[in-house]
Amino acid sequence: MAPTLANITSTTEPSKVTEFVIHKGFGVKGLSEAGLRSLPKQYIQPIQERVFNHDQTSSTLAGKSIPIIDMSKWDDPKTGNSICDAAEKWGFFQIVNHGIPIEVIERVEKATHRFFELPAEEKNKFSKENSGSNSVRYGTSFTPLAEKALEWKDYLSLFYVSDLEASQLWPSACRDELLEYMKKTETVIKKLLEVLMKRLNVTKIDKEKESALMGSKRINLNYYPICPNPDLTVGVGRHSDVSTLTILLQDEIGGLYVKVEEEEETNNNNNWVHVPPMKGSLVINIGDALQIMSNGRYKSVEHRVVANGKSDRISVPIFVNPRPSDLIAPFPQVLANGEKALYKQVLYSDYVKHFFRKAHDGKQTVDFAKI
Ligand SMILES: O=C(O)CCC(=O)C(=O)O
Ligand SMILES: [Fe+2]
Repeated sequence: MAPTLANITSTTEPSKVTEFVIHKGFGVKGLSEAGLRSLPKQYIQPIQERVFNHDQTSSTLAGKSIPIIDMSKWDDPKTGNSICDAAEKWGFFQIVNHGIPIEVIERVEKATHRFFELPAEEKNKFSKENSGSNSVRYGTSFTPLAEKALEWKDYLSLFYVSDLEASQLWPSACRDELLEYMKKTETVIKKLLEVLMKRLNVTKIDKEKESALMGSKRINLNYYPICPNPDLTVGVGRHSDVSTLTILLQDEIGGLYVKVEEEEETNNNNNWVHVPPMKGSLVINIGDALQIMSNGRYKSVEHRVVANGKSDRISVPIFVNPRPSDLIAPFPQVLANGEKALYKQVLYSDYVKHFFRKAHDGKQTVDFAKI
């Protein structure tokens, strides 16, 4: 019998679960709604990848948090310094008073729920196979064909080419709200990059640099439904983003953890801090492309998302990226004082392909560009 919402259970054989989740487009949301009492086998992560595994090599730090930066006086050198310090030390920070109206953010949250509430059949029209476009992809987990264990997440990923293309290809359930939000984030993205470039002695962002820093954008809608055994799996496994910058909107549920390197040597130098949700704030993180272009000065830091047994969660990252056809390398200004280049020149589309060819594996993607 074909797998349907009604006959999927914890003991349904793995190939049927795959058929239901991936090919029929029900996603893990469908599994969650089928009321499974326990997690299907293919979602069980190896013990070292689980967040709360009570293992000495992985724990969470209470009381430590990523910086919160008030953007209302963004051209004040103090604000600039906080941004650059956070990008060097943490690779992650939250911004408040960033100028994006709360109503715009709330409309994005509503639109995200509206998309995932659509029947599986409707959402599946946007799968890679069915959409007929590389710019639109509805899917589940990260890269299921390459993963030994799947992640408890569904997503819609939209590559922005133009408003015209978006109006033709993006789902109408969320298109207008996402385009409005992307427009509103432009100023803050430019301000952040401008400030970050100043510390690298890049005072003029010419056309070539503008392309390498923000030549393309991708917006993802992430949906993490209630999970029957949250301790055995993950929402998103350990990874760093391949972007220049990521602007992340999260709802009030929480569950994003960021890795911190302890300064002093301890037995346990593998620690994670929670990124607490704050209404109206946005989480900013440095991606691999900016780590490469800054020759390691700004850090793209590992992060991951837990699965949740009590609440559904959504998040909406905008990945600000180089153009796929850009060659990226440490900026000459960064190397001007004789600093040795840590990264070679890579074609950005090759870098991204490398990322998607393998399961999430922490910070290993950047080795692709290491000299
Ligand atoms: O859901 C989140 O909070 C983060 C998601 C994430 O890291 C990503 O989509 O790259
Ligand atoms: Fe990420």
